[in-house]
Amino acid sequence: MARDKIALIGSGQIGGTLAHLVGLKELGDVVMFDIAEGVPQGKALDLAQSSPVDGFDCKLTGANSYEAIEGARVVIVTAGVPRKPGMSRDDLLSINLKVMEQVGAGIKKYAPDAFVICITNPLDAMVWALQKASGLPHRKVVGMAGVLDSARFRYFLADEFNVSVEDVTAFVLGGHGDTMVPLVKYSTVAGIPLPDLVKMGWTSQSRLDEIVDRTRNGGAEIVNLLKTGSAFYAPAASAIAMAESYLKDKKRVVPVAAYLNGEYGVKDMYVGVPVVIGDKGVERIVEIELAGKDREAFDKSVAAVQGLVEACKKIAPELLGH
Ligand SMILES: NC(=O)c1ccc[n+]([C@@H]2O[C@H](COP(=O)([O-])OP(=O)(O)OC[C@H]3O[C@@H](n4cnc5c(N)ncnc54)[C@H](O)[C@@H]3O)[C@@H](O)[C@H]2O)c1
Ligand SMILES: O=C(O)C[C@H](O)C(=O)O
Repeated sequence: MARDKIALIGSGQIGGTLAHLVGLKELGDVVMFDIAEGVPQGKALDLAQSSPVDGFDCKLTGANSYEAIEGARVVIVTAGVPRKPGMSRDDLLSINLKVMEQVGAGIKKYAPDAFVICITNPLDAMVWALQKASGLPHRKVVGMAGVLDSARFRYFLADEFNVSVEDVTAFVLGGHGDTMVPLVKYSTVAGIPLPDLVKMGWTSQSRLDEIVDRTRNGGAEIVNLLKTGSAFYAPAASAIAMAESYLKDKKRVVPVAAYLNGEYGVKDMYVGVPVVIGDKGVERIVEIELAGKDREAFDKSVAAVQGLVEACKKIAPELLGH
């Protein structure tokens, strides 16, 4: 059986880590694409030379032309620029929007049957633009953010409780920005919801509030430490989990930026909600009943994403014609 082809558009920090993980997990062959000449070729060769040491079989190639992604089963997009300390993800909108238009055209031409995972920020608006520019079905184009934000929440909680990360579940919904919504009620340790753990004296409400806050600022915390870029190991691992669920039809239930057409009362927008990912792409949108403060926070987050989508429409009205 021929191996699946996985195309990585953008061969920077996340792109390189993605390629490494695809190799180590033997998920398929990798084509790394970038506009920077030599970078995808160099990274692909370096990674290929690690394969005899780690014992994985994976063909890794680099390219500066979209033809190379032809026939890809999965395309993961990290092309664009990351933020620097002091910037918000939203400050990247106009520069990365242009990139999404180019990338969308490349995918439309050479990989129209692919499952596409967008990572480029500001995430929810960029995946919206990428879907418009590529014209691929909505269920085949998703954004990676919720898996990452939930992983951060899970890690902080596991650390607080001194338990295995494996036993902590969490859901962070909404847009991937300052307004994201960590759902305390639906986050658990071995099935025990966080509010019960507060009652049981495992932690205090104020400590839990601090962890929620740290989760919301998880990206900025790393940007401020690195100073020259943003997180890449956990973002890459998160996108690989999504790609794996598609490639192996695992039907994992994960929070992703998915296209909503009435679900959660949202129309024609991508926002972070739980979905089932299988070999048809997004196979189901899981509609959790949100009430009280959670609903308020979710609506606020949706409004923030809506503002960014409106900005995209103004800058690139041609997207609406696709
Ligand atoms: N969704 C998330 O949770 C999440 C997490 C981390 C980072 N990000 C975002 O992912 C993006 C990439 O991050 P990174 O750390 O890999 O950045 P990076 O700068 O290391 O890599 C980006 C790559 O994109 C390439 N590029 C730029 N314009 C291009 C174009 N038109 N076509 C093809 N390639 C192009 C650059 O040459 C560079 O190699 C950023 O926008 C960042 O904010 C999102
Ligand atoms: O914070 C960033 O700019 C990158 C990414 O969105 C993250 O959450 O790590």
